Amino acid sequence: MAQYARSPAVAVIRLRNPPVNTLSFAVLQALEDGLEKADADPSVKAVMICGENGKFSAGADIRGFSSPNRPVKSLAALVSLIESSKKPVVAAIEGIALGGGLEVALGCHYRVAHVKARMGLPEVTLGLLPGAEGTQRLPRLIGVPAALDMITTGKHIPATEALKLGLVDEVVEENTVEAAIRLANKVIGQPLGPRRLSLKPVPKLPDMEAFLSQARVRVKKQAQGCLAPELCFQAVRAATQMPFADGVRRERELFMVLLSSGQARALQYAFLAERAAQKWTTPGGASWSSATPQPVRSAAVIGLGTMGRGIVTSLVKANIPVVALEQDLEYLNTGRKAVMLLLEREAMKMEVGAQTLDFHNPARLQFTVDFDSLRDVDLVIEAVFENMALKKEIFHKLSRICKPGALLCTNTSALNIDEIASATSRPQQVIGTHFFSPAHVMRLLEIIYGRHTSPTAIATAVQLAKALKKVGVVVGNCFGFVGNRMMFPYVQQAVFLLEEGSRPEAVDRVLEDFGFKIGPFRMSDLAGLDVGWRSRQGQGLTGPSVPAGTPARQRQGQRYSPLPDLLCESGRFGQKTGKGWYQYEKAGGRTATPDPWLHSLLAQYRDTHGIEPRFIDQEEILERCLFSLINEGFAILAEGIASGPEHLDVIYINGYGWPKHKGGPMFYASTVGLPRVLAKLHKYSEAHPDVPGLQPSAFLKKLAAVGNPPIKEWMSYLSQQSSRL
Ligand SMILES: CC/C=C\C/C=C/C(=O)SCCNC(=O)CCNC(=O)[C@H](O)C(C)(C)COP(=O)(O)OP(=O)(O)OC[C@H]1O[C@@H](n2cnc3c(N)ncnc32)[C@H](O)[C@@H]1OP(=O)(O)O
Repeated sequence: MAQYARSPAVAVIRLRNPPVNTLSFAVLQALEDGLEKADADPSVKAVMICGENGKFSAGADIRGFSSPNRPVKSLAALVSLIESSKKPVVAAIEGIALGGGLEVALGCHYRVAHVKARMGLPEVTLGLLPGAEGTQRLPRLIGVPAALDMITTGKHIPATEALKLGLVDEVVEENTVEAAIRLANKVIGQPLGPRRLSLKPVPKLPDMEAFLSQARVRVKKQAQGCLAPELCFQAVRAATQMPFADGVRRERELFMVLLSSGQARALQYAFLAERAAQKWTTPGGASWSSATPQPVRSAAVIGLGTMGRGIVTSLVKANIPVVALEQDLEYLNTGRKAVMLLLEREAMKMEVGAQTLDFHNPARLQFTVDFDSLRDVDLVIEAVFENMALKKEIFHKLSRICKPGALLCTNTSALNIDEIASATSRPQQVIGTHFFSPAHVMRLLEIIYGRHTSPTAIATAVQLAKALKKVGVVVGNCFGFVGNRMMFPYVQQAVFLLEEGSRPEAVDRVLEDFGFKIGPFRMSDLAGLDVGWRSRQGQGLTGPSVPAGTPARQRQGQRYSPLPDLLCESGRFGQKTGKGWYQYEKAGGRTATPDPWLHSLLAQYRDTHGIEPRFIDQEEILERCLFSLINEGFAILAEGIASGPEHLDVIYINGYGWPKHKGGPMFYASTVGLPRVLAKLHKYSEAHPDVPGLQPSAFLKKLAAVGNPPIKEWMSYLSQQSSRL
C-alpha cells in the first residue's frame, strides 16, 4: 500500500508493496487517499512520492493483466490526478521506476533520481504499451526521438542518461528522499502550469514526417513479428498529431488491442517463466530454497576453441579472474589472440574501455599450458571438443590437481555427466554447464546435474549464470539434455520432409515465418553438419560400424535418413566449407542460396529409394516439426528431467531462437490446445508408424484426457515423477 507522513510542510507518500512496489489496486487507492489528505491539509504545501526499500516502483503487476479487475483506467486517472494537484508533487526515484512506476513519476511536477536508479517503459517487452498516458507525456518531456526509442525498445536507462535527456531534474549520490524534500520545499509557491506535461507541446523537429517514416521502418525491422513495437510507434505518432486528450484516447484504443492479443499473454508468460525457472528442484529433493551457493572468486577454462573463447570472455566481463588453459603453445597463442580480440570488441561495446575490463592484467586473465596453474581456482569449466575419452582424461587430472572444494564443470551439449564424473574422486562436485554459441552473447546456460551432483554444486552453477548475466536452467542428465533432445525430432522431421518431396528453403521459410530466427537447415549449416555426423558415427548409426545388410533408411527398426551423412561424405559441412544444405558465396560465407546440386541429389535419392515425391503444404511442415519437438518436451517432463514446462520454454526462447511472443513451445502447445496437438500427432504417426518421435507421449495423452488443463496445472497431473537420479 502507501504510507503517509509529514516533513513538516511536505507530505511524504511512500509506495509499499514488496518486493518491487508494483501498483496493485490497494497501492493505487492508498496513493489516491494520500493525495486527497495532502490536498485537504492547509499546512501541507507540497507532496513527495517515493518507494519502500530503495525502489520507486516496477509498475503494474504483470500477474494481474489477465484479471478482469486490472487497474488500467485507475492508473491513468491517478497519474492525471497527481499532475492536476495544486501543490507541487516531487518523485524521489531510487532503484527502479519502470512502466506504470515511471508513468506515476511523469505525472509528478518534478523528479529527483538517485545516481544508481534505472528508468524505463518496458511494456513493449510484455506485448503492451505504456497505457497510463506515458506515450503522450514522455515525448512532451524529452522529445519524440528519445521517447520513441525508450518506448519501442523498452530499455532501462541509467539516471545520468535520464538527466541528460531531461527526464529527471536532479541526480543525487546520497539520500534521494531528503533531496526530493529539499526540492519540494524550494518550489513551494512556484507556478505549476509549465511543469504539467499534458499542457506542454510536443517539441518540434525540422521534418517530423521524414523522421517518423524512417523510425517506423527501423521499428518494424526490430519487431520480428511482434505487434507491440508497431503499436507503440503509432501511439507516439499520435502525440505528434493530436491534442493530449485525443492522443490519450488513441493510446487507450491501441492498449486494448494489445491487451487482448495472444502475444501479450505469451510475453507476460515468458517474463514469469524466466523467474519460475530460477526456482529449480530435483527429483531427489534438492531445491533452490535450501541449497546455498559457494563463492566463485576465480575460474579456469580448459580449451580455447570457439566455446572456450566465449566462456573466457563472459567470465572476464563478469569480473571473475580467469586462468585459460590450452594443450600446447601453438593452440594457446591462437586462442589468446582470439580472446583478446573478443574482449577488445566487448570493451568497446560496453563503452568502458579495455582498462575497466582490465584483461591485460595477468591477475585478471592468465594464459597457460600448465595444469598446475588450476590448483587454487574455485571453479573450472572444461570446454574441449565432444570426446568422452578426452573429457574423462581431463576430469581425472582435475580431480587430482584442483583444491578440495572446487566445482568441476563440463561444457557439453549431449554427453553423459555421470560418465564424466566417474573419472573423478569427487562426483558430487561435477556438473554440466552447456553454453550456447557465441558463449559471451547467448543468454542461456543449461545446467545439468548428475546422479551424485550436490545441491551446493547446482546452486553455485545457478549463481554463476546470474553473475554472467545469463539465465541458468537446471535440468537432469539424459542424452541431449533438454534443448538438444527436443531438437532431435524437430530436425529429423525436417529431413524426412525433404525425403518425401520438400526442399530446405521451403521448410526453413515455414519455420522462419512462424518466428524462428533461422530454420533448421540454415541452423545446421551454421552449426556445421560434421558435428551431428561425428555424433551419429559415435552412436553406430553411420560409418563402418553399421552392420552389413542394414537397410539404408532404417536403424533398429526405426526410420532413418542417411541424407545428412551423404552431404558430409561429399565434404559439405555447411557454412565453413561453403556448401551444405545451401550453397554460400565462399567457405565461411553467410549468404545462403538454394543449391541446384542439392535439388538434383534429392531427386536422385528419391529415385534410388523408390520414393514418389509429393507436394507438402505449410501446415504439415509446421505441425510435424513443431509437434514432434513439443511431444519430446512432454516425455522430458514425465521423466522428471525438468521441473516444469516453463523451464523448457525458457530454454527454447533463450537458446534456440524460439519467438518470444509465442511464449515457448510448451506454452504454444497450450494455446493450440493439447487435444489438437494430440490429434495431429495421431494422424502423422499413423502415416509414419516407424517414427517414434511422432507417437504421442503418455503425458500428453493424459493431459488431453483430463480436459486440457491450464499450463500451470500440468505438473500436478504427474502422479509420480520418475527420477533419473
Ligand atoms: C495498469 C496498466 C496500465 C498501464 C501500463 C502499465 C504497465 C506496466 O507497468 S507493465 C510492468 C512494467 N514493468 C516491468 O516490466 C518491470 C518488470 N520487472 C523487472 O524488470 C525486474 O523484475 C526488476 C528490474 C523490477 C527487478 O529485477 P531483479 O532484481 O532481477 O528481480 P526479479 O526480476 O527476480 O524480480 C523480483 C520479484 O519481483 C517480481 N516482479 C518484478 N516486477 C514485477 C511486476 N511488474 N509485476 C509482478 N511481479 C514483478 C518478479 O516476478 C520476482 O518475483 P518472484 O521471484 O516471485 O517471481
